[in-house]
Amino acid sequence: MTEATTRISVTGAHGDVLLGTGLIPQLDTLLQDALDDAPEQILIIHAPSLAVVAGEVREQLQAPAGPYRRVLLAEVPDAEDAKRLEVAQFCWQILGQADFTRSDLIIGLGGGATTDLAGWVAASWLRGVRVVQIPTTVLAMADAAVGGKTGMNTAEGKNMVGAFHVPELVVCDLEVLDSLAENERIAGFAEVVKCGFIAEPEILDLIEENPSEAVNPGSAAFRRCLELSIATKARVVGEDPGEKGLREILNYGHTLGHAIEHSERYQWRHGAAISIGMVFAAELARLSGRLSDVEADRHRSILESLGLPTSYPSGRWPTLLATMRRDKKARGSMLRFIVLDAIGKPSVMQAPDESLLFAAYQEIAG
Ligand SMILES: NC(=O)c1ccc[n+]([C@@H]2O[C@H](COP(=O)([O-])OP(=O)(O)OC[C@H]3O[C@@H](n4cnc5c(N)ncnc54)[C@H](O)[C@@H]3O)[C@@H](O)[C@H]2O)c1
Ligand SMILES: O=C(O)C(=O)C[C@@H](O)[C@H](O)[C@H](O)COP(=O)(O)O
Ligand SMILES: [Zn+2]
Repeated sequence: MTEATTRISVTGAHGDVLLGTGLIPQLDTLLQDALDDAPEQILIIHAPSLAVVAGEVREQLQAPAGPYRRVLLAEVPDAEDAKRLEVAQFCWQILGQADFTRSDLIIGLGGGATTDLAGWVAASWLRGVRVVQIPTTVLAMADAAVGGKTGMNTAEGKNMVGAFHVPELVVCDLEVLDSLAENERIAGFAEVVKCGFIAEPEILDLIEENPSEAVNPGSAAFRRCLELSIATKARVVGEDPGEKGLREILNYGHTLGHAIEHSERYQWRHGAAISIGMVFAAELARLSGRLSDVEADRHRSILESLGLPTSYPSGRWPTLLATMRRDKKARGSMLRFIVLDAIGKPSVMQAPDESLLFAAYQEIAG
């Protein structure tokens, strides 16, 4: 681990989050430090784009004198195609055929879709085996790999099946972002912006100062934004791991965002969808007198300065409303939204009138 590595601890059973450079080449040592006992077998579940890195990790961990008897690879479909139950079944088959036991380890290597799948496979195999997450996108480092929420999509909606299953360790190696496409980097940054709005306005200031610098992984501003986001997530999930209350704030922008992803048959980037969802939530808050015009408009200007979308076709409203009724924050027929009473002050809006929802949608309808 280099001197510049940041270690963020999470209260409870959740392992530490490491952020720095040159971490993946030291994974063996990091695992030895983090795990109470060495697993005999490791399954690395990885996205196709991470095949080379997965091979290198396998080689590193499979040293003849090392403690691991076998390191297996499971290459899974890319992006949201990984979050299907058939893919989990494919992984379960590998685990079954390898006689994988409760003392063995799963590693998730990829973006948020891969870490969500790896987390779910680990949560469900033998009712729970250990998982270490190695996120390789901005989004997965800032959000998905931290906190233990796992999620698989079904025909009816986003993340409808899953469990809370915390990782033993999260390794965020910034060097792996070098190969990430610019659109992925920017879409993923939407979750960082989310943390800015719900908890850390310094993120918003840094973006406003210089948007392109903020999303440049080589810059100090980017690193600061990422650290603030991970620290926010770590604090929130440490306090409320099972989403009984506080953790719902991490769903800012997600009620409409998930409905958009569903409507787009999961072909949209998650970050792009929640970007629109945050503007919608800001309009809900503005129209109900919680947020000022300036605070609501700040959502649009910041997200647009990064090139993120902030509007969606007007004709889609009835379908989106129907899908939002399956949101996990809903209680019976009552819809619930995370909104802001001010920047950095999230709260819950319960059972808003349909006319208010429609009016807010009109503000974002393109
Ligand atoms: N569990 C949580 O708390 C949580 C939080 C936020 C988002 N999510 C989930 O995360 C998913 C989105 O994650 P994402 O935006 O990381 O998308 P993703 O996992 O689909 O990855 C995006 C694309 O980037 C590629 N990629 C990944 N790392 C790369 C690298 N280093 N170099 C080159 N290409 C690379 C992938 O192959 C994929 O094509 C959604 O399914 C969302 O629901 C979960
Ligand atoms: O960790 C959380 O809690 C979140 O809500 C983080 C979100 O960014 C993430 O997209 C999450 O997967 C959404 O969860 P869901 O419960 O609404 O499916
Ligand atoms: Zn999200």
